[in-house]
Amino acid sequence: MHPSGPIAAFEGVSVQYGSVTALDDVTLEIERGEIIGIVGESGAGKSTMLNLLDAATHPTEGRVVIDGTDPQRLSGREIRLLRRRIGMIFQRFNLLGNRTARQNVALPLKLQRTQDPALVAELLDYVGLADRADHYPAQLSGGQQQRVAIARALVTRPGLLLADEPTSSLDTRATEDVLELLAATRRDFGATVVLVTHELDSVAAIADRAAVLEGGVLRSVFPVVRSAARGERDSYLAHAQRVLGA
Ligand SMILES: Nc1ncnc2c1ncn2[C@@H]1O[C@H](COP(=O)(O)OP(=O)(O)OP(=O)(O)O)[C@@H](O)[C@H]1O
Repeated sequence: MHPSGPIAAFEGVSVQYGSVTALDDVTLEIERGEIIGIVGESGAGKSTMLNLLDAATHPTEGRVVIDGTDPQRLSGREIRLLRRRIGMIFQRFNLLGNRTARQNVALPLKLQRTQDPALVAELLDYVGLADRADHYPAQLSGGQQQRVAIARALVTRPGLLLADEPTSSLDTRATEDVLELLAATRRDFGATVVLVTHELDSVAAIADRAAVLEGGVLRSVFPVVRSAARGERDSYLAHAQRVLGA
């Protein structure tokens, strides 16, 4: 990716689906190397923003610039090349059920007609699943599946990692693991992370900035303040007591 300037920018972006305005004149720069949380209630336009960042859709009005280029000006082949530098993880993990963890992680390379078994093994080790490499998704917990999905997203060494509700199907402990891993991903791989979620706690845990969407309008963007409790890893009991006020 290019070394300077924002990694992505929304410039007066609106997206219209028939009579529904999914995004309304959104302007936002995403800085290289930051973790930014995009938060908002259901229907606020979060997924629409991610799809634009993945060059999967284009705005009705305005412009999205990804790593210095407007995908709308690229050919299909150029868009495919751009998308190789963008990793994505999903709420439901989206692993192939008939492939092992190792084969799932290797898949993006296979699609590019290359292979790198050492890198695949290294990434499975990085996400703490070296001993589960030959397990199928159904043999893994949700948190483990999401970690496989993160390894798969990292195998092409993306500069931009897009996370769409990555912890919404996970329990507290698995959520903490996945969030820690996303923070480590920024540190160890230099990736910019865009975390879309309705869970404010997740953003508070790892993001540098939060962008708040309401009804397709970007209401505010502000730095996230770390809470004192952050960084401590509760026992499940301590967590339950804290949340339930026992
Ligand atoms: N392909 C589409 N066709 C028609 N309307 C759509 C389409 N995609 C999204 N919308 C509408 O655009 C608005 C924003 O949707 P979006 O999925 O971006 O919200 P969201 O914040 O991600 O919501 P959720 O948290 O429920 O996923 C919603 O009103 C939605 O119904």
